[in-house]
Amino acid sequence: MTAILSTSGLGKRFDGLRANHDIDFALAPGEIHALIGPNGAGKTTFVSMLIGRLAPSEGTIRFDGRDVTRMPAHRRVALGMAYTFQITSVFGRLSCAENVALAARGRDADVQRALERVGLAERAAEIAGDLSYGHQRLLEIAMGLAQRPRLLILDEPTQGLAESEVAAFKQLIRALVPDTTILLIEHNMSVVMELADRITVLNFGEVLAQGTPAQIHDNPAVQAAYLGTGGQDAED
Ligand SMILES: Nc1ncnc2c1ncn2[C@@H]1O[C@H](COP(=O)(O)OP(=O)(O)OP(=O)(O)O)[C@@H](O)[C@H]1O
Repeated sequence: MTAILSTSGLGKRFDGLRANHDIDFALAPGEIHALIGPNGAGKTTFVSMLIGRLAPSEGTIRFDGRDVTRMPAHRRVALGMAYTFQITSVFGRLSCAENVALAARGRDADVQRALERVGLAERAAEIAGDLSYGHQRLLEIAMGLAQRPRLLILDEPTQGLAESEVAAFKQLIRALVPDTTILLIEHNMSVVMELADRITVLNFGEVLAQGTPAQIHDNPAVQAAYLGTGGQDAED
């Protein structure tokens, strides 16, 4: 397998704290890979390094065969990485189509196609701020898709969604692969277990386990890690 994205010995220190340590990670093209871990495990730190928001203290990141460790975020986007934020980032006073057009940088065909893929084509002219929270999250994904990413990184995409919206989200993600590779940072375990081909578990900034949903589900170290922090994440 030639990974679309990989890290080797990746680490980040904040003063004395090792937020990430010696992370070896590989994402296969076309897979849905979930990144999970208890609160404070280092998921956001890891993804921030992948997308170029945070400089690693050590290690390397490769994307599509290139070393991107020191590459600025906008150049990674140009290479095909897209990231959607944990907190909704749409422009509330613009229409849905205008929001997606900003991300598509003038490619009108991509705007329409992205809105269609997330099921918002009929709301193209609606003001984004008037949409329900769930629809705003979908709009955000459309903004990511309009960049024609090869890798889409989704940060807590189902947070705040209603049950029916979560079901629609799962369908949407399944329809995106294998053209787009998905890295999913997600607390909702049923979403992770249903969608992911493989899962990486972080704990105290290190890789605790990697495997299929069944392997992760049955892994005693993973169970202990979640129970150690109250267990609520594992039960979601
Ligand atoms: N800018 C920073 N300065 C200092 N410490 C930080 C900084 N960012 C994160 N940390 C620390 O690094 C550790 C990992 O945090 P991180 O946010 O990456 O975890 P997480 O797995 O994303 O958590 P959550 O699930 O709660 O979002 C935590 O102990 C956190 O307090």
